[in-house]
Amino acid sequence: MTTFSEFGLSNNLVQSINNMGFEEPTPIQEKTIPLALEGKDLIGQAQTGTGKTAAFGIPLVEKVSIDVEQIQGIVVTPTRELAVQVAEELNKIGQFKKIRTLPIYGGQDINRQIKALKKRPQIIVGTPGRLIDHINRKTIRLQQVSMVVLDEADEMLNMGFVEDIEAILQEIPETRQTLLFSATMPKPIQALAQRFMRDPEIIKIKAKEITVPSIKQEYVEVHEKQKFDVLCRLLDIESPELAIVFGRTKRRVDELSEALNKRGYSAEGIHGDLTQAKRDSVLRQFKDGTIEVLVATDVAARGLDISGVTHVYNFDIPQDPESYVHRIGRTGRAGKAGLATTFVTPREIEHLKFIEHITKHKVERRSVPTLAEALEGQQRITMEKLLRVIEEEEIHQYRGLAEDLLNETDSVSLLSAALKLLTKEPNQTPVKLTEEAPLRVKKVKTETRPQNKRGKRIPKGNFEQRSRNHSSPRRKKGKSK
Ligand SMILES: Nc1ncnc2c1ncn2[C@@H]1O[C@H](COP(=O)(O)OP(=O)(O)OP(=O)(O)O)[C@@H](O)[C@H]1O
Ligand SMILES: [Mg+2]
Repeated sequence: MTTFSEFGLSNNLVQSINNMGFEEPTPIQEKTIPLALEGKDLIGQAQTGTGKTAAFGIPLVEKVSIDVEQIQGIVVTPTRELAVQVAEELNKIGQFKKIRTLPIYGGQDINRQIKALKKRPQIIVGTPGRLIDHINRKTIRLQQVSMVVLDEADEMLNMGFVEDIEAILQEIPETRQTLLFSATMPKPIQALAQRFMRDPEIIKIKAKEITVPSIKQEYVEVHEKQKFDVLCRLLDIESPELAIVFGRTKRRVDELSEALNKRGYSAEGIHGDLTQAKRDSVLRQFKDGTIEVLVATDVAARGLDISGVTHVYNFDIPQDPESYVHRIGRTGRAGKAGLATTFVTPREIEHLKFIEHITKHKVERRSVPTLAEALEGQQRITMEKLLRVIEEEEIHQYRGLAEDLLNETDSVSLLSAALKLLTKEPNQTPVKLTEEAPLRVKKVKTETRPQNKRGKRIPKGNFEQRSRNHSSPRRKKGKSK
């Protein structure tokens, strides 16, 4: 077993790693940190929630010099929220070395960013569009950058982002070190990546399956029209600490969060059409538990590390296996347990089989929960709350009242009434949801594969080497989800 101090890191880094509560490196950290410190280019693939951020963050912070007041390291992420999160982690790693990391992303006032850039951060973490904006305005100079990281690299090199990445890399000296990380690394994307790298080392953590064993994976076969009632029942039965519900489209997310609120759940939506201020506040409230259910498009599928997410529901089955892996990976992180439930309409069963085939993991079927089970779930919660109050709270001021009431009514009726009052009974308020068409497994012919803006053929979104019998429907990648 390796310890962090065996990497030969400077004391102030070891100190901050201790401060972060990391006792020993995770497997991906153990393998990649020494190679990255040596200056190697790397492609690092390891399951969701296994510490890839620190795997690149530690060598990055170690290598930048506090005496050089120029940007020396740059991390590119596909979403704004991830840029903020990664920058926070780098700031923690660099806290004693006093390395400054700045997130730079779209939707935030550019003048504010320009002002912050004047404070000379050594590392920036940004989304592609805004980075290019700053390059064009000459408000960032990347000539001193010696290390580049593409987090969620397969997403960054996928259609929609690859040209932006090329444009950013053109600004950075060729002598740079390039690191790519993701939980999924389709072979064609890996091949594409080699173009941007020098003799990269490919570090793949040997895992039987691409998904983490700490995530229990289930599916429920359900008709489109029943999906919402089933979701509410599952929420009642499972009573997640925090849950993420993934929907296919922005409209779906809006409708779902409104419908959940109507039925008495505290839910908010997040997607690419909301203002950044709204996105920030929704995420903040979710992290502090003010909101229990986050309804999201794939904008929240990658990288986000939110503690307390015990459940993920794929209200709509994801379009491709990669999306499935990343979505369910928002739970079961750093060894914690999680439950992921995917809603599959009868016509989508084939698509689920395809996901199972690619991820090499069988998703267990669970039966459609009944209304009675939902009520039982809520009653159990009430009972637990009640017993906790007896143990933990001062209740003697209520004893007199209780005795008076018991003189009038029998104890079972009295307690039943109290339990009813305290229980959130399954709510059947009618809600309106626009139906989604089922997702079908389509054969994708090579000739009809989509092209990017410059007319170059995009590599097929293969996960590994995909079977010839299956091919997934292509997702038209856009920059906002
Ligand atoms: N060595 C360690 N010991 C304990 N906890 C760690 C260690 N390294 C990272 N963590 C914690 O594990 C969690 C997951 O880490 P991280 O977000 O880097 O995962 P990831 O591999 O990037 O996942 P994803 O593929 O979803 O982006 C974080 O809360 C992080 O603080
Ligand atoms: Mg990550």
